[in-house]
Amino acid sequence: MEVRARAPGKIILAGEHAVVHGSAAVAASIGLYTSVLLHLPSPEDNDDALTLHLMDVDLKFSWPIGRIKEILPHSVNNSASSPTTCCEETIKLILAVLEDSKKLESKIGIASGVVAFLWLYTSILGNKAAKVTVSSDLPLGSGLGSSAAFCVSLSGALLALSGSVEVDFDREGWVSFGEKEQQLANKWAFEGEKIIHGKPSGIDNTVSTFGNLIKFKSGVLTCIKSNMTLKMLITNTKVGRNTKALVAGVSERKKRHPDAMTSVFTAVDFISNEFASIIQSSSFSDDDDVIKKEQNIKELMEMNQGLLKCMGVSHASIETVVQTTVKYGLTSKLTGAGGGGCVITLLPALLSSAVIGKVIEELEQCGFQCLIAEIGGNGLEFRFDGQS
Ligand SMILES: Nc1ncnc2c1ncn2[C@@H]1O[C@H](COP(=O)(O)OP(=O)(O)OP(=O)(O)O)[C@@H](O)[C@H]1O
Ligand SMILES: C[C@@](O)(CCO)CC(=O)[O-]
Ligand SMILES: [Mg+2]
Repeated sequence: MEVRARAPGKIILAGEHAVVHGSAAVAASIGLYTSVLLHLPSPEDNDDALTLHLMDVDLKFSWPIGRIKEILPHSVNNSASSPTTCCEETIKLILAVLEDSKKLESKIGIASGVVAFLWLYTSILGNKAAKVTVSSDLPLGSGLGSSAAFCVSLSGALLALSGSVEVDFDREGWVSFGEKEQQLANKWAFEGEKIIHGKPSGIDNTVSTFGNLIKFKSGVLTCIKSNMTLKMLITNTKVGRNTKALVAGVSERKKRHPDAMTSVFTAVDFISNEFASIIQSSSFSDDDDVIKKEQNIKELMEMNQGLLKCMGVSHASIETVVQTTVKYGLTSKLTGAGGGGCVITLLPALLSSAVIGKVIEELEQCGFQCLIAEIGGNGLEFRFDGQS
């Protein structure tokens, strides 16, 4: 039996980091996906191993099922319908097993992804033998939510074959889960994100599961219906960073300067709320109206970038993108955890393609990589028809 599941990456338009501390944030899914292919062998195959192939980092693992039962005894009595948190002790136990394999020495950031995989797999499917392959369109560890897309697509594939949610095996093409099943996949993905991020707000897994444009505050999701065509240029500075360390750094700064940082988070809350209300106001009387709204969005992005700098999560490479785009009258801000990674630039509706071409050329000359992604598409989907 086999299923393929996919979940999109995201950009955060306003509110990253502050959202971990209770402020509102606005995010949109993008048309770049992580896909998981889950194959459960039939009993006559006599397969007695769980294998994982991470194509993006060219790593393969294989664990005998007996070993899985030993390290993760909960896999014997797993319950797919009640998401549970992996405790520190278990994370350490799994990491010790991974160190045995010696494969992760040069790819240390990947270890937490493999721990999340083992936790989600054994909690949802128990100790069955299987072959799992993961591949992604997203750059890993760059602010586009690769960890969330990984956890969401994995949770979706595992739940689809767990027997504990309703799915129609005869449907062709990509299919979405029902709302109850989406909620369950989202909760499991959040447990995976906790292993990778330490203290996630839940915004990344939520937008990856449900897709579209969302506002998110203190775990509560509000869908944003927008008629505004938001076009963003995404620039990957290719400077590597780690979300867990950046999120922890902001919390440390908050401990040192609680009042100042609380004021910064409050300012971001206002920015995100204003951002959401601008994009969800439905009617545009004329071009001037669009220009006025874009002008307001630009200002909000500029203020948000300034506050992210106050939080200590900007980077010289991010500032270079901001300075380069400002020469063309364009506004940019970091997206995701910062510290390098990706930057978004608002491309106004009336901006000529010649100017867009010039900006991209200049950014690419700095060694960055640019892409224009579709904003606000579908969330988690799966298919049984063997197509990719
Ligand atoms: N396709 C994948 N294959 C293997 N591991 C992955 C994959 N995608 C994500 N991961 C895991 O997620 C980690 C990257 O997550 P991280 O949160 O640091 O960055 P991000 O999610 O891309 O950015 P942000 O959280 O800022 O949006 C990787 O080091 C790895 O552990
Ligand atoms: C930095 C952060 O706000 C967004 C990462 O995409 C972390 C989180 O919300 O979990
Ligand atoms: Mg992440």
